[in-house]
Amino acid sequence: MVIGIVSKPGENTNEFVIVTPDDTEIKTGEFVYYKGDVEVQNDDGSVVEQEKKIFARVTGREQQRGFPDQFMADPGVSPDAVARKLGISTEGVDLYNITATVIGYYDEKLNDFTNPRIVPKPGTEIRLASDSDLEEYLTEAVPEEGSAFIGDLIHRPPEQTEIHLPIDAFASTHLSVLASTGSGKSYTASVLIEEMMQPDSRAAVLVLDPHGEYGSLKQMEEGEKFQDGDYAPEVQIKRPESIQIRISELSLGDLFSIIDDPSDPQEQVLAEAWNQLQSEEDDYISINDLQNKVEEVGDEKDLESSARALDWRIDKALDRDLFDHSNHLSLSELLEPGQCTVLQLDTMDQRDQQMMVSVLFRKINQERVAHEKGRESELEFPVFGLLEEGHRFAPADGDARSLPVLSTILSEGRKFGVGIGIISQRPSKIDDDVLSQCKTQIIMQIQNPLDQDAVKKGVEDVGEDLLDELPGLTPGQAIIAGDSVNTPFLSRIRNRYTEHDAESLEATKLWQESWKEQQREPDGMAEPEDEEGASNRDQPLD
Ligand SMILES: Nc1ncnc2c1ncn2[C@@H]1O[C@H](COP(=O)(O)OP(=O)(O)OP(=O)(O)O)[C@@H](O)[C@H]1O
Repeated sequence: MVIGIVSKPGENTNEFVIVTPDDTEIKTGEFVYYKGDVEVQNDDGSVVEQEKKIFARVTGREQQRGFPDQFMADPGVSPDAVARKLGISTEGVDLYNITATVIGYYDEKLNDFTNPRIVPKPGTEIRLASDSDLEEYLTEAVPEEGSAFIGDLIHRPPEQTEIHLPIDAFASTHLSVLASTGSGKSYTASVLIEEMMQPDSRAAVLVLDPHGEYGSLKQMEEGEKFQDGDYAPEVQIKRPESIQIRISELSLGDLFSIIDDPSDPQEQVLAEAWNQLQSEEDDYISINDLQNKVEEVGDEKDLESSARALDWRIDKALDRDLFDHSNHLSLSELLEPGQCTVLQLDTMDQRDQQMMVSVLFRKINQERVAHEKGRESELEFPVFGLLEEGHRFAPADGDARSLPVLSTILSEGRKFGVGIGIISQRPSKIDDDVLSQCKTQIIMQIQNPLDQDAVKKGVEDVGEDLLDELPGLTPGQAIIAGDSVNTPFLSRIRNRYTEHDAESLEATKLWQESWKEQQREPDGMAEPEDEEGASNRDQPLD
């Protein structure tokens, strides 16, 4: 279907302007195409001209001609009615200028768009891109082959298109889901996990869940979509009480950060004691072992009083349930292909959460590096870790134990099969490098100007036209950009197969219920009329 004719080149090199009488089909973000001859290289090296569909994205729209202002002076009378009264034909009155930016033709060999670097000539016919072309070309994913079905295109009718993302791409080059609170971050992340746990991917996923929002993923174990022969995903939900760290799993840096503000001599004693204990190659270090070693080193170095003060700090920092000696975070228990483990950290102090992430991801990274270098390893398969409240673990001010290890993984994890997904409602509070290393971005509604700026800075390739949409997106609508897609686009995230755990509290309902409950208690026994009175308030008054 021809939707308009090219009238002239646009202001920027890649832009052109279309004149169209009808703008109903063509929304900003929509994809159109024209046919043009481009030079392509054959397998034998010869170059031939071929006609290709050259795609472009609609980036702006303005009315060029419409009814005169006088026709709209009276809100009670439509401009059409005024025109009829005056005997003027309304046919073709509305005319729009639509700006489009060339993306290019789809190159089957590259599996990507190639920009021909010329804009179409005035008079060229512009058509709406077909659903099937967009499904095929916008991402590299092949449905059913390790791909994540995430939803459809916003500017097409619901469920008319099916958009798939390649799991291999976002799980290896990292992902961010960024949006204001309540815009659908955890919903979208859960959709991705649902896709990763289906039989054609059977991923090993670890979710760090500081708000306890991912518990309903357990339903995947029974869900029809997730079963295939012997396969059904396993979902382990772990509460803080069952998550422990062995002291031997800490690094010296971890120890410094949990031991409350040690003095320089105390740091010196601790470092020496820790190094000596490490060289003894004992997997198991108790608080007593550490304290004894600290005393020994204090004696050797004439720093007895520092050692004594340090002993007290060690007790305070480590003598807690989090550091259990009998139990520890065994990677083989947490991570298996076909298993999604959710660590619910909601009752855990933020510093401890950061410590947990530091210890866990350091270990995961070490094991994966060992595997890739041919050494014995607990992790012989790639791993994907999803971090809710990502700004807590990789903050811009650098004040988190977990930041160094996450930075390392984000810059090198691709080589070693450790993928990270960062979810955050405060992109401006995330470390810049961490944000820019997440090569697939799912960006949902963002109102805060600081966060919008952080997204603009941290996310390459997303045009201003799409970023301008950010404040107006509704829950579940997202811009998808980066390595997993061939060009950024606007998508509607599909409905979850499992229930969503993180619905907002219905305060008025809970107040009512709680009030009624209190009335029923013995010393405030409710009279039957009270209940009726409450329900009568909902009845219309005669
Ligand atoms: N794709 C979607 N389809 C249908 N409903 C959605 C979708 N995405 C989000 N919602 C609805 O929007 C609301 C907010 O979603 P969600 O809990 O994921 O937000 P959030 O950004 O994670 O919020 P918070 O920062 O508070 O955790 C929920 O009620 C959810 O049901």
